[in-house]
Amino acid sequence: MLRFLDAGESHGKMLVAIIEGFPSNVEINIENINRQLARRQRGYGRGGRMLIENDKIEVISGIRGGKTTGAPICIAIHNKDYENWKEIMDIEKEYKEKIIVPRPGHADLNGILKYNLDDIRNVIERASARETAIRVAVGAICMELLKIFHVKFISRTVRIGNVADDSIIEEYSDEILNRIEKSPVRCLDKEKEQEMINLIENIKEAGDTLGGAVEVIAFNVPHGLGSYSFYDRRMDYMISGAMMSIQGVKAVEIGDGFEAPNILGSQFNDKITYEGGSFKRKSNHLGGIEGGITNGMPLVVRLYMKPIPSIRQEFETVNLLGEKVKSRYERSDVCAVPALAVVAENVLAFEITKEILNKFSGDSLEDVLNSFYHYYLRVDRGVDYGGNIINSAVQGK
Ligand SMILES: Cc1cc2nc3c(=O)[nH]c(=O)nc-3n(C[C@H](O)[C@H](O)[C@H](O)COP(=O)(O)O)c2cc1C
Ligand SMILES: C=C(O[C@@H]1CC(C(=O)O)=C[C@@H](OP(=O)(O)O)[C@H]1O)C(=O)O
Repeated sequence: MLRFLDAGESHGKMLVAIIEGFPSNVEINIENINRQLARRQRGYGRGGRMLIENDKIEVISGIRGGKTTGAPICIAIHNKDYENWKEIMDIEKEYKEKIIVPRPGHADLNGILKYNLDDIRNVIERASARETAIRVAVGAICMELLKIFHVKFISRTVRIGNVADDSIIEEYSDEILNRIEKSPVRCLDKEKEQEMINLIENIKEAGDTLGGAVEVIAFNVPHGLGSYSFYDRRMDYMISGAMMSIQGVKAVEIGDGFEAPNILGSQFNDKITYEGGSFKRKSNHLGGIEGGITNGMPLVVRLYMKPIPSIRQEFETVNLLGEKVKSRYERSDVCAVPALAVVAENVLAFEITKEILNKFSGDSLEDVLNSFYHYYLRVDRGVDYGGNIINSAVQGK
């Protein structure tokens, strides 16, 4: 069973993760991991912190000579900002200035009450979305395995505030991906991109913040991941839970889920055809999942993010003593929607990999591919894998 634990504070020394259950002999290109980390750091609307950090992965164990060994993979990302926070983050000496004005919308008040703390700093440090850096690194390692299965991702912004990009992506294309990667807000529609940038500028000027929505599509996801047998084996249960766990996400849509009430059954079903020896679908309203199981169509997931809770505009609030005070501002992003898209993509990569390794279980890549190969022969889903995967599977025999 693939799983990981992560730890680390936003302004502590580093973030770390230990991954268990990753098969041996998977080639890991560290540059690819660092590329994912850099993608997460970009995006119009980010605050001052992203100018300080230059996230890079450090491998502590489990990878040798460019390949996984089957041992636990331990990785770290050092926080450059720690240099500026050493005194505040000292593990022995208590810092004199405690934060006692909780921000609504963040974990501040809940954390203080639940853990019986007296300094909101202790809540901020772990509740912060800084944690998404290490989650992206874990997802990026998974992507190295997913590449062998030809799984490809597109993640993009579909909405910032009231500006929506209604364009539809049905098929994977390098050209579309490149356009999105070049966009400062990860938006496909050029006109909307400019509107989003203008909106972020205006809202930043006003001392306020924005939320939005992103879409992640995974193409070539193997058929048969997940199950209808138990509620917690359903792929949609796992995906939506993982997506909701990302800081600031308030809703998750799979396929055309939010539109479903407006569509008749005869139109919503993805009609089944049989062509060239394999089953195909005429549409993808279900976003690639039927009965909790991946059906071979692209996995389409949308996430809706609330506006960033830390706002520069001053407002009346109360402190931990219950006294009326002015709000306190914590350095912050104005909009993190483009970054969310990259986080969601890598979180989805982990969930897909976990289920690939559940279904096609094996301690080495060769064992996993052999298992996959036999399933693939039986359930031809009409996807052309090229010779590579079949060859690797056969060589692994
Ligand atoms: C990539 C990313 C960056 C974020 N940056 C900030 C930020 O700078 N300031 C802030 O207050 N919240 C930021 N957030 C959102 C908070 O982390 C989030 O609102 C908080 O954890 C509470 O949300 P929850 O109730 O969903 O856990 C960010 C979220 C993500 C995904
Ligand atoms: C550090 C990251 O995001 C942070 C998420 C975050 C929050 O409250 O969630 C608050 C900000 O932290 P800081 O106070 O250090 O500026 C963001 O920069 C990151 O994405 O790597």
